[in-house]
Amino acid sequence: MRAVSSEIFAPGLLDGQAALVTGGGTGLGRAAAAELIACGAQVVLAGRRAEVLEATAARLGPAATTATGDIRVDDDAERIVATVLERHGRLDLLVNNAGGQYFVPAEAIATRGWQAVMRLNVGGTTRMAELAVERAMRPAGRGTIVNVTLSPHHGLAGMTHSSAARAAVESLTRAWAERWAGDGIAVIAVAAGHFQTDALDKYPAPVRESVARMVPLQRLGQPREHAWLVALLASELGRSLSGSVVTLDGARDNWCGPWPPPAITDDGGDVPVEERRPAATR
Ligand SMILES: CCC/C=C/C(=O)SCCNC(=O)CCNC(=O)[C@H](O)C(C)(C)COP(=O)([O-])OP(=O)([O-])OC[C@H]1O[C@@H](n2cnc3c(N)ncnc32)[C@H](O)[C@@H]1OP(=O)([O-])[O-]
Ligand SMILES: NC(=O)C1=CN([C@@H]2O[C@H](COP(=O)(O)OP(=O)(O)OC[C@H]3O[C@@H](n4cnc5c(N)ncnc54)[C@H](OP(=O)(O)O)[C@@H]3O)[C@@H](O)[C@H]2O)C=CC1
Repeated sequence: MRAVSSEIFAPGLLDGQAALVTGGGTGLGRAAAAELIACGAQVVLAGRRAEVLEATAARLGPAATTATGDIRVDDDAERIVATVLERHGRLDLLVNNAGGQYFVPAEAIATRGWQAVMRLNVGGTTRMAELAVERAMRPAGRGTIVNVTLSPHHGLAGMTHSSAARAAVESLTRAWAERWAGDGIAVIAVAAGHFQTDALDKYPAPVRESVARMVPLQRLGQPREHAWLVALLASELGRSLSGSVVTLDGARDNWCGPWPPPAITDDGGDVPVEERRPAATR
């Protein structure tokens, strides 16, 4: 008997699969892990804080176990992947979810800040992908890697270091998909918009309070929506989506600022319209 079943996927969609979710103790990673388990997978949650991982594993039940480590540190990354293989003898899905940045205007990003954000989001993601491929997926002739990136794609104000890092990951996603296709490995990026997770608490109050208004859907994404997409990509369909960047953002990528732009409205709030030329001169 399954403790919790998926709200939208058929029972047993991912039966027998072993997944590794980095950053699986919190937020989007925790939600993804819960959905993968609901679909039948065994999931290893990785992150730096053992107590956070243990609390999440206790919440998710026996299909969830933990591996503590820092994805930026090679020995830790190796140990995390080795733990999955010792425990399950396979690794079908890597969700490269651990990542992040701090809020800062582009012109104020210090060199060490660039390095920190690149090291986590590009370096850590790359090392985890390489290890998953070398140690588990290539030998098995099969596997899926989901890289969590960021929308909007045109440079998220206050997070431009992260936008650049995630652009690199999306570029790597396309290259890896091509390079590893012959090994039976699919690589997909999920460009997440703005989601309701505890991580938003760390941002300045005006950022937190305004973030949903920048989403054309006019609400934050719910972690379970992201989790459904991760589970879908872990299914057979994910294999044919290899090389894609799937944007899940309530149209945030298409947001060009509030409409009407305050500077162009008249005193009554109306938007000026273009004079129509007489028909003969059109
Ligand atoms: C809004 C909706 C969208 C949401 C998107 C999300 O992703 S939500 C998910 C969000 N979740 C997460 O973001 C979780 C993961 N994020 C993290 O762990 C950190 O943001 C990290 C990536 C910077 C960690 O890298 P690390 O441990 O290597 O960092 P470190 O502490 O050792 O600093 C190194 C350098 O970076 C610089 N610098 C750093 N902080 C600040 C700051 N506040 N101020 C100014 N500068 C700062 C500074 O130059 C520093 O050098 P210094 O001055 O010491 O010589
Ligand atoms: N919430 C949102 O609106 C959006 C989030 N994203 C991205 O989605 C992912 C998850 O975000 P969210 O859940 O909201 O935020 P969290 O801050 O809760 O998630 C980050 C997770 O990564 C882990 N982590 C961070 N650094 C490392 C490291 N060096 N090694 C191992 N684990 C690490 C953290 O655990 P620990 O500290 O214990 O290591 C934490 O569990 C992140 O990549 C984020 O940037 C993208 C777009 C929007």
